[in-house]
Amino acid sequence: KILQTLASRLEELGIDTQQPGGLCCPLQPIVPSPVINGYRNKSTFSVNRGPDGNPKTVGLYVGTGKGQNIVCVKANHIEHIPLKHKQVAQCYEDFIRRSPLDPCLLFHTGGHWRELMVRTTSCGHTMAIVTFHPQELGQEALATQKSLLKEFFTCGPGAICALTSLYFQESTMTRCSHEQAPFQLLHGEPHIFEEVLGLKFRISPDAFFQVNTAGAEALYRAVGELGQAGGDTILLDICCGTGAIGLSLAHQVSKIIGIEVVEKAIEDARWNAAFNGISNCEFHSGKAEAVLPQLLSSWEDAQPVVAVVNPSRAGLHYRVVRAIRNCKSIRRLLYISCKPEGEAMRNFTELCCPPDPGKKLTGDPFAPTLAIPFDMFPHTVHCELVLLLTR
Ligand SMILES: C[S@@+](CC[C@H](N)C(=O)[O-])C[C@H]1O[C@@H](n2cnc3c(N)ncnc32)[C@H](O)[C@@H]1O
Repeated sequence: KILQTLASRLEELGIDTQQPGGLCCPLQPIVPSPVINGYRNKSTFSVNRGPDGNPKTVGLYVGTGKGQNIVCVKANHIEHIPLKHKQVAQCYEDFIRRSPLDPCLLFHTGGHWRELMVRTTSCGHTMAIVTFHPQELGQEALATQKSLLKEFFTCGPGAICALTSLYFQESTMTRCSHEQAPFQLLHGEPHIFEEVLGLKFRISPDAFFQVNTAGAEALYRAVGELGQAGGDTILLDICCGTGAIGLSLAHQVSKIIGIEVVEKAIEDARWNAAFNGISNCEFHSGKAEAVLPQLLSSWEDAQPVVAVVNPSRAGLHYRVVRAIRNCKSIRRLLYISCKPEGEAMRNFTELCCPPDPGKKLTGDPFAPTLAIPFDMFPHTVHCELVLLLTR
């Protein structure tokens, strides 16, 4: 449907893609995930009222806001969440049920205990991040809560989780970056480590990492093949997170340039490069819309460039699209999206439409060339789409 929508958008702009089934380009079969159950390496559990009315229930929301029937249910029946995550969630629930402090159900009605994030890796590491609304608590009272939480997970009943890292974030907003509300390490190691395609990756609490590690390996392998990037090519890894895509392809190209907005993820990417002995790379921290136009404005056209973009659901900023489109050296572009029906569709259209000087889209248009969906999220309807665009 996405490829059909793109075909009809392009047709409206006078570009006839003429593929069977009304698609904008050939579509390969879905690449299966090597792991189907318990594949998630990151789970986020909410705290709210359960079906029995207990407001200290740790789990996932079901119901709808419109139907006013949202409840928080334990995640024990969810097949894509590994047992370890469920164990940490259960322990956190036990902890907050013993705590005299209230849960924070709505920010303005008070309460403290908020969501729990659990991250695990194939080397057996487990990171737990507890979010806490400080409300009016002073430093001393906060310190007491942190020490009770630490004690519970290190020498109390929570010790069965054998956490590698326990983080605490005092946060008054829905989602806060490390810069807005620092992740405070209460116990253990500051990072956990994951292996992808033979490389070791360090992961900070707020750095993005694909939630299905085995699925990510299949994805990165395909990116390497589709990019057709040779030894003289520069690979631009836009929205690079901890650098996983670029670093896994560093051996086949002349240089990797990664751009990422989360500062800690860039620190991880630099560490990952150094640890794995990869020196043909540079990582820029900042918004791609600020970094990329500047980087490409002084670009020598001689060297071929393959661009890989893997933005969050919000898609790419218009300035990023414009910079890519107007850089003649970029002949191949791999757009990887977990939500291709949203903002990404707008990006596809801007990348493929006829030149439009009014919008400063002067470079030749890209053409959708091949689409491959990856079953990155088994047990859900979502999939990760790789769209190869060439010109
Ligand atoms: C889907 S993740 C991809 C990460 C990486 N490619 C990987 O495979 O691990 C999207 C990344 O884009 C980053 N991001 C979001 N908005 C951005 C922006 N405006 N500029 C640069 N990076 C951004 C996020 O922090 C996140 O790390």
